[in-house]
Amino acid sequence: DENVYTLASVRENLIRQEDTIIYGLIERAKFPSNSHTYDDKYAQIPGFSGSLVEFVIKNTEDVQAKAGRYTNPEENPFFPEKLPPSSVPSYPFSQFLHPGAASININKSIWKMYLQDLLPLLANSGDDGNYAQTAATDLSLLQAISRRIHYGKFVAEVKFRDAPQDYEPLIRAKDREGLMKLLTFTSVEETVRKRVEKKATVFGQEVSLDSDNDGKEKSKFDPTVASRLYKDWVIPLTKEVQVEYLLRRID
Ligand SMILES: O=C(O)C(=O)C[C@]1(C(=O)O)C=C[C@@H](O)C=C1
Repeated sequence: DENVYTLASVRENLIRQEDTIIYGLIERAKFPSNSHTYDDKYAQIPGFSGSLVEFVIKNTEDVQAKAGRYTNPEENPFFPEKLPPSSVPSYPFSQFLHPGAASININKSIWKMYLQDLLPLLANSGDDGNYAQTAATDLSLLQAISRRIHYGKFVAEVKFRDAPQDYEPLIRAKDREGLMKLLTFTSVEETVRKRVEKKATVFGQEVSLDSDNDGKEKSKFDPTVASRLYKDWVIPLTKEVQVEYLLRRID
């Protein structure tokens, strides 16, 4: 139903996705860095070249593709090459987005940011041997971050429909900077960052039945990592998706 997409409803959706991302951060922070998980030379899986995390993600995406996951326009695979088609009956997902949306997938940038920037902030250094479990938490966190960032397609479509007269000239002129400026709401970004840090503090708390200790015990992870993730990567990449989407919007 196309009527469900309004600026208020897509923002509500983004707010709900914060919870998923923060729980994903908490789950990954439970494990130490476990660097073997990411080491191309460590795994030595017959018939597969790459790291253990790539092995888990590629194969999980294969199964989920067959089960229909990527027929939903909100989902974008990390390894789209040679992904099998869905084997299940199709569901009539909303055709709200412009068809150009399908060609936007910035998971390569998300993957790079995750390994190079986020993991070193999130995981304490160490090795406990739980590489498969670590890769499973990486996968669900990566999927949550990717879904949030690519949801920029829906945000951009709503903004375009609300003010085509403002967007069209900038799209025709391929004016990325102008588009970026028009789609930016600085005060909304500020609110998002503050709420994310607050949620991370609350969700990361140890819950105790002894009310004296409530909130005083060690947090499950550093809540500023969540706000940093949003400020430096999630919000900027969501905006990049919006610009990419808008540039294709009138083709
Ligand atoms: O809420 C919006 O309007 C969005 O485009 C989402 C978002 C975000 O990523 O949180 C991105 C750009 C805006 O400046 C504000 C917030």
